[in-house]
Amino acid sequence: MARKIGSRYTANQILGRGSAGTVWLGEGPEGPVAIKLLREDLASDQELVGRFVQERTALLGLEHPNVVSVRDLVVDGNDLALVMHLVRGTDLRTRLDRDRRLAPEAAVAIVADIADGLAAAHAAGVVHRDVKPENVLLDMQGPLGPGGSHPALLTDFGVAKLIDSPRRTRATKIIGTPDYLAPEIVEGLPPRAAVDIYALATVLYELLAGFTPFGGGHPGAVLRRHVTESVAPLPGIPDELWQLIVQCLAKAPASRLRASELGARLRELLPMLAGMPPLDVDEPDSEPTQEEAPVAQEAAPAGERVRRRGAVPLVPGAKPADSNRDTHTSMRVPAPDELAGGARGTARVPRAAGAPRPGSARHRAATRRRRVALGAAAVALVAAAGVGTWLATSGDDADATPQDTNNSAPAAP
Ligand SMILES: Nc1ncnc2c1ncn2[C@@H]1O[C@H](COP(=O)(O)OP(=O)(O)OP(=O)(O)O)[C@@H](O)[C@H]1O
Repeated sequence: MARKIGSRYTANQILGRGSAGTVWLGEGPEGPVAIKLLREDLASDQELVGRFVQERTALLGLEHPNVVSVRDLVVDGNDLALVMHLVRGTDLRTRLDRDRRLAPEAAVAIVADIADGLAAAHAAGVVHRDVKPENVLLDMQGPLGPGGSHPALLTDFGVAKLIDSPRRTRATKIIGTPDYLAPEIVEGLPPRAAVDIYALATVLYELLAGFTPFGGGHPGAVLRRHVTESVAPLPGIPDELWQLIVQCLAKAPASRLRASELGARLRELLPMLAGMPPLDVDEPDSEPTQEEAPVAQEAAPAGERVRRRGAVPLVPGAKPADSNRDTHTSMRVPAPDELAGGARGTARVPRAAGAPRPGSARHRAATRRRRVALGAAAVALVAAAGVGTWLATSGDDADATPQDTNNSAPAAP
């Protein structure tokens, strides 16, 4: 049913739901728009409304062909809404659900587009903080690009920042989507531009493999892998492409490429990837063996113990019913020793078709050797980060570094 949003817009039909609210197909004075209507409990939060108004200039100023532009912010009675450019197409998660994995040329073209969009945002001092396939929209009305891909646009800029407040984000919660969270966020460091590069490299890996490099199982186990595990090679991937992924998944933010460089380097690879079929990769087992059961398991309700893509809500307190996707659950933050992994890591190693299955004696022995080395490195890493700083987005952190809890960040990683 149609409803008025402020004095200028009408919301006509639901396009989709996320943890922060509902996206509507709407109409404004200049034609069709997408309207993200934030959840009622968010809209009634005075602190959030204040941020919303404060962020107006930054959000409205971001204009780039690969960014879904915010046209207006509406605060009207109980309604809090972002009016956005309407993208006629689909989101990348839907495409991935349909195709399972993409041909390298198409995957790289899409990710290069998003890298270009991020470069513009980072240059303007804006960090996205929630790069994932759900937030990449494919414009089906745009021209076909390399590999038959449509132009890709990044949406939801500023939403993570708007809803991330000291009061809302308690010290025991992390916001974001675990599969795409950079290790420095898990350790409680402020989100800078490099977190978006890590998330985007995770998306690229997922487009090529059909699964994320550190996903699977309980969200606590996923967070731990980001800190402790190294990314397992994808069979058949061209080396130049693999090196880019590895560099952008580096644990140290400073080692990752900047968005502009990533976009340029990916585009250089396009001719070489033309006509290459999707990689022939078997998905690793996502159910941990008993020996590998995640240590934070007791924190989750039974129904949420094993998920292919574990996730915590962008908005703490969101229930699965808030979304039409299986990306929302609640979790406690694992303790630093749990993040260190030790002998109970949960590495998921992709296999070339026909290679030995994870869980075999030979595979377990090799995995254990790798974990001992990585576990030792992670202990040092977590210790260096400081026990007191690893609670992501805690109120104390926000108070101590106000500029960093904003999305505003220098373009440099
Ligand atoms: N500008 C837009 N134009 C067209 N469709 C859109 C636009 N923005 C969002 N959508 C649609 O609405 C859906 C929900 O978007 P939303 O940003 O609320 O949730 P999400 O990103 O899937 O999840 P979450 O916000 O919980 O991380 C998207 O998957 C997409 O299909």
